[in-house]
Amino acid sequence: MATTNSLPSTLMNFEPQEFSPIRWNNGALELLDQRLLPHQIHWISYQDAPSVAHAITDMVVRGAPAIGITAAYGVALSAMAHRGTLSSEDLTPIMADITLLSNSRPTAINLMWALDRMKLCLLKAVAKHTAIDAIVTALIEEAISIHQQDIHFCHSIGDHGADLLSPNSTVYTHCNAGALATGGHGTALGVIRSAFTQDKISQVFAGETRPWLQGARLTSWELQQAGIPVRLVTEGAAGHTLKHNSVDWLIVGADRIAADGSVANKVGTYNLAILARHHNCKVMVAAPSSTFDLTIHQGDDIPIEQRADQEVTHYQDIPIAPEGVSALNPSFDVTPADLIDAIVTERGVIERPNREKIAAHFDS
Ligand SMILES: CSC[C@H]1O[C@H](OP(=O)(O)O)[C@H](O)[C@@H]1O
Repeated sequence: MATTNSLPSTLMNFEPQEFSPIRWNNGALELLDQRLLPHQIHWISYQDAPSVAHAITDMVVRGAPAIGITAAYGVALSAMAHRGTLSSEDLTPIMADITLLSNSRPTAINLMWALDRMKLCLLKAVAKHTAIDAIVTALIEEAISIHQQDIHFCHSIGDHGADLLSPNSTVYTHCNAGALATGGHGTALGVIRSAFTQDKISQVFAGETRPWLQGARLTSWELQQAGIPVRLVTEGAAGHTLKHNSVDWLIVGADRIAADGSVANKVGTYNLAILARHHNCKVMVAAPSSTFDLTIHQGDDIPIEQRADQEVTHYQDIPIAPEGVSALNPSFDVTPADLIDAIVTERGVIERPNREKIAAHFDS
């Protein structure tokens, strides 16, 4: 790795004051390996963009905002690694790494949003500077800014979402849209964390979320660590849980929100939204503005990641289905806007979202 001694030392480290699954430490990206949670806390250090792209694909880090932040640091690592060969006239090595990072997972639009921000930063830096170290410095600053801004936005989302909850609310959440899926604090779990500090949470039900078990492994761990009462629910028990418990809100995150208000989120969210409507449980989607893709006209046009059959037929390489059985493994599904009571962003709340209200939310 290229030496960092000529880069500003103040930019070689960034670790948020609150828990984050991402650290920038001595000019290297450190990721908490979420595949090993909740039983192992293990950080992996990355110094190059290709290995960061693999970390995203392999779910070392996951969650739409966290993926975007990670990719942004990947671009900074690319610039640092290529410092010796880069010239402001030839950015090919960095652009190649940006393409690699953009192909790491297809659904979470925050990945492409963050990479677009880094590309714009690069082009502005090249126009302004010829010294490579100045360009590298600008990219590191931008990656840290994206990380810091996400945490700030998650707290704003938390506050706006908590305002919608009544005291002693019972909430159901799916997958993990917590600090582990963001720069810190979380989106759906950010709402729950903020509401809990206001004594508005009496119970959280967490869906286990096959096949990666983000709910069982990550959300229940995060909420337990925060002292928030959480009970784990199998996918199949969701209907029974909503029928026999007075659940006030289903609160989830998002990976991409289309212009018509359709929401792509972890597979199973669509099922839950239908069940919630049947059981008079309101549905809240919590996501930063960077999760909206207004170029996508309708939800069915959102690209849905199809992951390997083996993730369904095996658990940690132990076969749970007969050998040779194939599987369908969509990582996300799409919930139509008419099943959603509120989309909460850092800007505020879009109640009963539709195309016009979403456009107005971003015009304000
Ligand atoms: C705060 S967005 C988190 C979002 O990402 C998760 O998917 P994955 O764990 O596959 O990255 C899930 O859809 C969450 O809602």
